[in-house]
Amino acid sequence: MKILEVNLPQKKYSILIEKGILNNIGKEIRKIYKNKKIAIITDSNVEGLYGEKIIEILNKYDFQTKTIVIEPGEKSKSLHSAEEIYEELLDFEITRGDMIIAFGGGVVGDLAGFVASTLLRGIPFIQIPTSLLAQIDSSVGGKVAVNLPRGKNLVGSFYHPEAVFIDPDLLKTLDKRFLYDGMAEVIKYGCIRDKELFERLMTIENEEELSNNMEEIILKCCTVKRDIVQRDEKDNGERMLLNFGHTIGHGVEKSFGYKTYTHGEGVAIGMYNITRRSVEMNITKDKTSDLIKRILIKYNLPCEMPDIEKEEIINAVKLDKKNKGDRMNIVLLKEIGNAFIKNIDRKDVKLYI
Ligand SMILES: NC(=O)c1ccc[n+]([C@@H]2O[C@H](COP(=O)([O-])OP(=O)(O)OC[C@H]3O[C@@H](n4cnc5c(N)ncnc54)[C@H](O)[C@@H]3O)[C@@H](O)[C@H]2O)c1
Ligand SMILES: O=C(O)C(=O)C[C@@H](O)[C@H](O)[C@H](O)COP(=O)(O)O
Ligand SMILES: [Zn+2]
Repeated sequence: MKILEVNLPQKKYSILIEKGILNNIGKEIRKIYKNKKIAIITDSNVEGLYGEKIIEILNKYDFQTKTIVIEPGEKSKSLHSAEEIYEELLDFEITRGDMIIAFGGGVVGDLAGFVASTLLRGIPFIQIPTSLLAQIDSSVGGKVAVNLPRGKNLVGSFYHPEAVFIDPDLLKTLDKRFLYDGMAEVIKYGCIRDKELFERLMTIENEEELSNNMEEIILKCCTVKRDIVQRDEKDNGERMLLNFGHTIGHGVEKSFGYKTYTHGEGVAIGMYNITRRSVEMNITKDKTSDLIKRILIKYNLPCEMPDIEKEEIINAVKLDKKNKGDRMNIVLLKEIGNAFIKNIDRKDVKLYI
């Protein structure tokens, strides 16, 4: 088992990575939680595959469980879903001394974490991420949120879990499209911080080799994210690097009503297009966007900007959390593995799209 400790001024927790850890989840949770009640928030796909199993394992350790199931997909990351979950949790008579488990992909993690952070002003929660994206990104770092009709993650907070349990075996049932969706955020880490990872990803020949290297990839990504979050928990500086590709990406996701592009696909388009522009502007080393395009194609990810008005993306940028008054921060690369934050006038953002 690989263990990463997250040490923040107000919170310490562990990320445990091990194939098959779900089978020991009762024992692991008992080590950090002594009471009885656990509410498991999951989506119907994950519940269909692993719902009975997790209940059976938890029951052996004398927990009293209730499962709350949401519809899969980004549309569920809403205040409406949060309100429905609050009602179910209150019916379960949950208290601040009880525990919530977010058992699913990034949608479940963000939504369940948001609910946990707000109901009764905070109920402890555990992340058991089941998608690749959730295992390498969303379950770590404490950003929890729901969307509003006008944009992504507009209501949220920083609220850390009590622990993160990552079982790479769960990825065996993941749809290929969502495996590659997660790979977009893996590629992001390579672009911003880890040239070696980027180059390694370029050499992987097939899905079997990817799968054999998955535990290592998860550990690497969680380590990069953990280190950045420890230095800048609240997203005031270095953490903004983790948003590479997201300014355009969130706009693309939203413009298509969250139906056409997954989060990772939006980020892929964002990483390529902002880098293409910054190469043209001589900010980024020549050929960097070509390298990004090549790796995105290799992992079945889109790179070209879809047929939408530039204005749509510029409107979405108004809601970017990296805005500060009339100025905003954008994330650019000097070259692969080396990202930086550029502070620009908001009206100039059109130059980078
Ligand atoms: N909080 C953060 O730091 C952070 C970071 C990155 C992304 N996000 C958010 O994460 C969300 C995207 O997450 P996602 O890509 O995991 O999407 P998702 O949660 O919708 O999961 C993708 C699909 O895979 C299914 N699934 C999940 N695990 C499975 C498994 N083991 N086997 C079979 N099917 C499984 C789900 O039911 C869903 O249909 C977005 O809302 C994004 O904004 C948050
Ligand atoms: O953890 C972070 O910080 C990130 O930016 C990680 C991103 O991959 C993630 O999509 C995050 O939810 C984006 O946050 P937002 O602040 O742009 O809503
Ligand atoms: Zn992301």
